[in-house]
This record gives sequence, structure tokens and C-alpha cells, in this order.
Amino acid sequence: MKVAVAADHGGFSHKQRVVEIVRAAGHEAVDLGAHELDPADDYPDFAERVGRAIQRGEAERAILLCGSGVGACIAANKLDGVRASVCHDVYSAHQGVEHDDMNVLCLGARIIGPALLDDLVEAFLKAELAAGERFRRRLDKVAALEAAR
Ligand SMILES: O=C(CO)[C@H](O)[C@H](O)[C@H](O)COP(=O)(O)O
Repeated sequence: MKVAVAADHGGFSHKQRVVEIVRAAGHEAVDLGAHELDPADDYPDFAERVGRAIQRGEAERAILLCGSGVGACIAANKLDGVRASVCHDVYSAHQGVEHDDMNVLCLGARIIGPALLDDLVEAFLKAELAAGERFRRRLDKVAALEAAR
């Protein structure tokens, strides 16, 4: 699976580790920057890179980092086809995919340390959308909200 990875200055400290976890799990990491630490960069720019990659089919999933995960998540969810969430617990990192077809995992590099980072990314990558009419029904309703905006 192709997995886009991007981070603003607040997430930059954890980005390379995420790239390495993605590769170690047998996936292709698509590094969308930042490629150097620049305190003046802005999370919406990296959220847009990730969202466009998802929309163009250049990545199936993405991991997006900022300081808290929150700003990046808000921005990413403005793009059609993106289902992003901040998940700082392992249950949500896999349940978000299994029930909600989450395709962008947002993480706060100023919140989590390396051990939890590894567990969150691995849980997200291993998870698959569960079969179940109720999940499909809810996702269709989410898609209808997106189509109406
Ligand atoms: O965490 C973030 C948004 O939710 C971003 O990483 C910002 O960088 C954060 O708001 C902190 O901004 P600052 O310019 O580093 O003070």
C-alpha cells in the first residue's frame, strides 16, 4: 500500500520515524515533506498535499503530523474523500479504519513519544474496513454530507 507522510514544523521531529515504520511494515512511504525544519511553515499546506495525494490515488492512506494533530486534521477534512482523525490511543487508530474507513491518521508530535508513535502507526496500517451493513450505511451518510457541502 502507498502511504503518504507529511508534517509541518510541529510534527517534523517525528516524520522520519513514521516513514521508517511505514517501510518496516512493508508499505511504500510517499514523503510529502516538510523536508527541513522551518518554523514558519503551516499545517494546512501539508494537509493539502496529503489530501490531494489521496484524491489522485497517489496514496491509499496517509499519516499527517503537526504539533497537536488537531490543526492538520481540521484542514485535511476539508478535502473531499479525506476521512481524517487524531488518534492518540491504539484502539481508535485501528477502529477508525475498521468502522469509519479513516484514511488519514493525524498525530501530534508534541503529545506522543516514540513508543506510542510506533504502536499507533502499526495499528493504523494493519487495520482494514470491517464488513458490516451498518458500517456501510454510516459511511454512505458521511459521503452524502460531503456531497451536500
Ligand atoms: O499543532 C499545530 C496545529 O494544531 C501546529 O503544529 C502549529 O504549529 C501549532 O499551532 C504551534 O504553532 P507554533 O507556530 O509552533 O507556535
